[in-house]
This record gives sequence, structure tokens and C-alpha cells, in this order.
Amino acid sequence: MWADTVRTGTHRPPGRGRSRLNRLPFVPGRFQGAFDGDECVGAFRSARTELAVPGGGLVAADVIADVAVLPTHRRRGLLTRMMDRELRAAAGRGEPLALLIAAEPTVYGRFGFGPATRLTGYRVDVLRAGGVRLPAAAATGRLQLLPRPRAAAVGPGLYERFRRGRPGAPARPPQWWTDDTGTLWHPLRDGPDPLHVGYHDAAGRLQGLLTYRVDPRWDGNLPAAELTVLDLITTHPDAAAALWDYCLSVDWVTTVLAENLAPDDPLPLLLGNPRAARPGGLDSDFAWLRVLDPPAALAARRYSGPGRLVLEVDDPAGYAHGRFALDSAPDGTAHCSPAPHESADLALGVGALGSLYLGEQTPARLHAAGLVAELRPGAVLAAELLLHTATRPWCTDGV
Ligand SMILES: CC(=O)SCCNC(=O)CCNC(=O)[C@H](O)C(C)(C)COP(=O)(O)OP(=O)(O)OC[C@H]1O[C@@H](n2cnc3c(N)ncnc32)[C@H](O)[C@@H]1OP(=O)(O)O
Repeated sequence: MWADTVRTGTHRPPGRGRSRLNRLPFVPGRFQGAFDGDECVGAFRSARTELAVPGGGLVAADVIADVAVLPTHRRRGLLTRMMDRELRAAAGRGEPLALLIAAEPTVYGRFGFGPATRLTGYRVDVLRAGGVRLPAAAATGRLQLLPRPRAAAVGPGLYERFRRGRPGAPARPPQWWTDDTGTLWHPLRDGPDPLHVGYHDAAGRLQGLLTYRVDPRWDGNLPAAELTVLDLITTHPDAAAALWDYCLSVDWVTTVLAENLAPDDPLPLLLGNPRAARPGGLDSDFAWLRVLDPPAALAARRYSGPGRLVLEVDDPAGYAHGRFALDSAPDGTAHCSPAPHESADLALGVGALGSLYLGEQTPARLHAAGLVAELRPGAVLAAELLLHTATRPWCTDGV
């Protein structure tokens, strides 16, 4: 009944989407249903993940997914009640962050979430791309097609290494590699089985894993196949170059489509003709983040160097409300603690803190948008330098 409510509320057609919901492992305390008599009219689910944050640390986060209220029962406060309950429970469990993929951007700001990651996509015209610039070292590695069980065996270790360098990457539970349970965006769903290609460097270490499908289209008697990149995880630039080169070299393929890439993915810069990589896919905000415990969250990430910043956070729900002093050391590690008696450098809402936390937004940009107030002259620039991250966050999966 619960799964049917999610399905009806989110307009999902019957079929694999339904079976995914029906196969979700039940975790007590993580599923909510709203009932009108014996009818389930609202559904809400959460799970725990460990989210990668700047500097390579992992922070416990409450992932909220499969939220739906039936069209007959909307705008009566059911989501509000389920969300309030969930955030209270997450704070009680000691999870410093909550995370969700917002279907609509107008709904979740009121609950303290801010857009915190983006994804981007490209559609590459292979015939105009001029090939991929391959570093000499990339050619010393080895590409190998991997049967699915092998990809499922080596993928988790690679992904764990990868996400230490990619803020915003959630944990992938073991079943991610073997079936499509528990995640909205999954390479194994909707279509024939994909192929997997591993890239091993000269020392034999796995540095990249590509998952893709080819749709063998024809333009009359000319091949016009489209290769869709479903998942591309790399831990070294050579692996990325080698696997993009592979995609653009598969016979019959004239278009390569990659819809879920990090916003700073270097793909266009690898091509002889960068304009051959046109926008493809969503190019949108993706994961939204809510900070529940600022001292724990802010101390868990790294900073660009030594510094001190006092933040005045406005959180009407109370979890993150207050003034917090962040002190970072030369190695980028930090302490953060409540500082009610110190004068603040910046004032911001809890949603803006969520947007800053992983490095997707910058203090200067939020200041320009009126979402961060500068209370001490120069504090925006100081925060800009302190919070700078070399890598933009990317939430790889639809959690
Ligand atoms: C994390 C995820 O799972 S994302 C997927 C979420 N699910 C969907 O989008 C499926 C289709 N929509 C729905 O099921 C429902 O409309 C929901 C879950 C979005 C909202 O549920 P409701 O019970 O109607 O929300 P609720 O009554 O608590 O509304 C809370 C507030 O949000 C506002 N709100 C709710 N939905 C929307 C919306 N789609 N757009 C704009 N505002 C909205 C309400 O107007 C209300 O504002 P107010 O407090 O100023 O009066």
C-alpha cells in the first residue's frame, strides 16, 4: 500500500519502478505513512548515508526519498508533519546533515534545505570532436571489458577511493552494484544490461570504471549509434581521458551522451574541438542539504588554510540556530563551537549554509544574491578564501 502511494503520488508508471519500491528493505523508524482511515495517503522514507565532504571526510547524513502525498490530500500539511518528524528523529540520531533530491525547488527551502550540488551533462558529436587528447601515461594503462559480477566486485572499492576526492558523493550500498534497489537513478534500470569497462594503470591498479549502453541507430545505411554513459567513476585524470577516448572510439557511435556528470567534469577540455560537447541532460541543481548540527558538520570538512569565521545562522526550526565560531588550522582541519557572545562576521539562513557547505555556492555569490549578510567589512572575501574547494561537489546518485 505504501509503495502504491509513492507510485501514484509521483506519477510513476507500473513496472520496474514499482518493483524497486516493493523490494526496499524495511528499516524500522525509517518509513512513514499518513493514513486517512485505512487508506495510505502520504509516504515518506529515509535512510542513513555517509556523505563525502571537502577534504575527504565522511559525515552521517539522513537521506530523505520517496516522498509523496496523494493528489486528494495535498496542501493539508501532511508533508510538513512527516518532515518535522523526520528532522527531529535525524537530530536525535546525531546525524549532522539531511539530504534529498528535490523534485521541485519551491518546496524544501521552508524546511531549511538549500541547493548544494549540481549535475551537468554533455552530448558529444563524435564526428566533430577531433578525438580525445590522451596523456602519454594514459596509453600505458589497460582497458578491459568486465562481466557484471566482476564490475560489482571491484566497483565498491574504486567508488570509495573516488568519493574521498568528491564532496557530495553519497555511499553506495552493496545492492547498488547488483540490482537497482533504493536509488532513483541507476544504470541497471530501464533497458538492457549495460557493459562495463575498467581502466587499470601501468601498475595494474583499477583507476576507472565506465558503465554504458549503445543504441545501434542507423541513418539510412550509415551508422549513427548513440552511446550513453550511465556511470563513470575515475580516480585519476589518465583514467578519465582513456575512458572518454574509449567512448568516442567505439565503432558505429556518432553521439556520446552523458547526462550525469560533475559540474566541473573536464570532458570538453579533453576534446580537439570543445564545442563538439554540447549541453545534454539536465544541467540543474540536484541534491539539497540541510544542516542540523553546525559544529559537527563544519568541523568535519577541511578548509583552504588557517582562519577564523563567526557565523550567525538563522534557523526557524531551531536545529542550527545560533552563532558559531569556526577555527581552522594550517592543515585545513577545524574546530567549531557555539559562540553566543562573539560578534559575527557573516549572517545567513540555514538553507544558505547548506548551499555553502560542500562548496557549490560561494559566500560572494550568496552575498550578491542577498542570502549572506556581511557584518564585518572584508568577511565575505575572507570566507571566500577559507571555504574554497578545488573540486565542485557532485552527488553521483539519485539516493
Ligand atoms: C525528496 C523527494 O522525494 S522529492 C518528491 C516529492 N514528491 C512529489 O513531488 C510528488 C508530487 N507532490 C506531492 O506528493 C506533494 O504535493 C508534496 C509531497 C510535494 C507536498 O505535500 P503536501 O502534503 O501537499 O505539503 P504540505 O501541505 O505540507 O505543504 C507545505 C507547504 O509547502 C507548500 N508546497 C507543497 N507542495 C508544493 C509545491 N509542489 N509547490 C509549491 N509549494 C508547495 C505548501 O503550499 C505549503 O506552504 P505553506 O506552509 O506556506 O502553506
